[in-house]
Amino acid sequence: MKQLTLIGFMGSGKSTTGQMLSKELGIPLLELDQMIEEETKMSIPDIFDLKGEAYFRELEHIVLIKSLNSRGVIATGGGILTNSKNVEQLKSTRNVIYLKGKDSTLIERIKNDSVNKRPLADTSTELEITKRLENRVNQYEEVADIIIEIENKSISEITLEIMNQLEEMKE
Ligand SMILES: Nc1ncnc2c1ncn2[C@@H]1O[C@H](COP(=O)(O)OP(=O)(O)OP(=O)(O)O)[C@@H](O)[C@H]1O
Ligand SMILES: O=C(O)C1=C[C@@H](O)[C@@H](O)[C@H](O)C1
Ligand SMILES: [Mg+2]
Repeated sequence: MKQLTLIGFMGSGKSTTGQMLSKELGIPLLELDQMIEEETKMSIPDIFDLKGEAYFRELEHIVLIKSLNSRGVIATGGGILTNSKNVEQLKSTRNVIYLKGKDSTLIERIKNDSVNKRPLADTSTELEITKRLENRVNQYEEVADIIIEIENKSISEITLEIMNQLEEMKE
């Protein structure tokens, strides 16, 4: 296994599941939000505040392209498909995995996550977050090669399910 890409809404577990998958598969984790923070030496909320979302989306596109040319588990940010160039790119990429969850689960995780700050969710109402998810959900499904339901599953269970599905696809 050379490369796989995790997509899904904020809070679906792309970064945490990506970390476990990269260990299990013995390939690097390419965490796009983290790469952007390292390259700019700024936090994501600061980039949104000081430079704006459009600037963030440009950087996100650049790190995605760079990662797609590398070996590893790519943990995208939740808004990766807001850029149509990324949609096209990922449609022609193999092993794109959508972590699909219910809005109530995702909202609870986002609200309880004290580590990651999410400028497009932290100050939003539940209705606003649900609407953003509704606007994105078709695109996640359209781009994905594999859809994994995350409800009531631990990070290890999801990791195992992904590894099993990837094995099945090889057969
Ligand atoms: N399967 C799971 N069971 C319980 N908690 C989980 C699970 N997956 C992720 N979490 C928790 O949910 C929160 C969000 O996870 P994570 O940061 O991995 O989401 P993400 O998809 O990377 O979000 P973003 O798009 O904002 O980067 C974290 O606190 C994480 O520990
Ligand atoms: O869903 C989104 O638009 C985002 C998700 C996060 O991963 C970060 O990429 C950023 O907070 C924007
Ligand atoms: Mg993440």
